[in-house]
Amino acid sequence: MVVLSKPAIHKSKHCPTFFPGVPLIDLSKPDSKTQLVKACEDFGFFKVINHGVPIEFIKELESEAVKFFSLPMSDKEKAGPPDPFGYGDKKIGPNGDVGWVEYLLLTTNNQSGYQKFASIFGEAAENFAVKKMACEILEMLADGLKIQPRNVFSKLLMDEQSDSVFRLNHYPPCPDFQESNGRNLIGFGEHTDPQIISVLRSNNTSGLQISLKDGNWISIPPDQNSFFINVGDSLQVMTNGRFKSVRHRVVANSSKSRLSMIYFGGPPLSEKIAPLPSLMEGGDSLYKEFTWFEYKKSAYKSRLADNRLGVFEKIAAS
Ligand SMILES: C=C1C[C@]23C[C@@]1(O)CC[C@H]2[C@@]12CC[C@H](O)[C@@](C)(C(=O)O1)[C@H]2[C@@H]3C(=O)O
Ligand SMILES: O=C(O)CCC(=O)C(=O)O
Ligand SMILES: [Fe+2]
Repeated sequence: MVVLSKPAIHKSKHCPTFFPGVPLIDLSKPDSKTQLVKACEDFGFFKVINHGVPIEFIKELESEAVKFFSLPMSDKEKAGPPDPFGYGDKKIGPNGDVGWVEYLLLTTNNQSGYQKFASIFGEAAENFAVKKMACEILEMLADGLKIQPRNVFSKLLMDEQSDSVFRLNHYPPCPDFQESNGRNLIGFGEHTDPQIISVLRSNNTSGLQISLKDGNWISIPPDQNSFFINVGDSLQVMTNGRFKSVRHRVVANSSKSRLSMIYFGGPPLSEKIAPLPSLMEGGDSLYKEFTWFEYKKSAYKSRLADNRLGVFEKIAAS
C-alpha cells in the first residue's frame, strides 16, 4: 500500500477482551424471530448460523478478493478512485478519514463503471446470496415486531432501484506496530452504517469491535463460517429508535491480514425514511422526515465518527 498519511492510533482505557455475550442466532430455529428482535434492541448486532449461504461461494469470492488485493498497485488503481465506486487505499470517504485498509466499493445494481470488477464481484455477491439472507432476516424481524406486511423492510432491498453497496476490505498486517498498553492502530474508524442492514463475513483474523450501550468497546471473535449483522441508521429510524444502529470499528493486526466482505442493504434513493406508524408510541416520530437521497447527501458531508442521525432528530419538547 502507498502510505498517504498516518492512520490514527487509538488509546483506549481498557484493553478490549473477547466478549462472550454477542447474540448467536440459529436462523433454522422457529423461535429465532424473538431473539432477532431482542438482539437488535440490545446490541444492534448479532451473529447468524445456519444462514443457508453455501460456504463454497464465500470461499470463491474470498479467493477472488485475495487475487485482487495481491495485484500491483498500478492494476488496483485502475479500479479507482472509490468515489462513488472503485478501489481505495487508506482514505475513507471524502472528508479526511484514514485507516490501515485498502478496499473495493461496488454498487450491487451493476451501474458501476468498473464492469470488469463489477462482473467478478457483482455476480459473486449475488451468488454470495447475502441479499436473500438479509431479506429473510428483515422478514423475521417484521414478524417478531408483529408488523404487516412482513416485507415492509425487505421490499426496499428487493426493489430494482435499491441503493445497496458491496464492499471488500483488506487490512494488511502492520508488523511495525506493537500493540501495547491498550493502543490500537485503527484499520477502519468508529462509525455506524447508514443503510438498513449490513451483512459481514470475514476471514479468521480478529479486529472487529462494537460499542455497547454503555460506551464500552468489545472485540468480536472472528468466525469465517458465520455472518455478522449490523442494524443501520435507516432501520433505527424505521423502528423509531427501538432498534439501535451499532457503532463499530476495526483495529489492525500486527501479524495477520484481515479480509472482510460486506453487503450494505439500502433503500431506493427516493424512499422516504420514517418510523412505521405501528412503532410510533403515542404517535410521535423521533425524527424529521427525509429521503434516503437526503440522508446520503448529508452523510457524505460527515466524518466517519459523526452522529449522522443527529441533524434529523426532533428536539424533544421540554
Ligand atoms: C466518511 C464516510 C465514508 C462513508 C461515507 C462517509 O461520509 C460516512 C459513512 C461512511 C460509510 C460507512 C459504511 C460503509 O462502509 C460506507 C460505504 C457507507 O455507506 O457509509 C462508508 C462510506 C464510504 O466509505 O464511502
Ligand atoms: O471490515 C470490517 O470488518 C468492517 C468494516 C466496516 O464496518 C465498513 O466497511 O463499514
Ligand atoms: Fe461499518
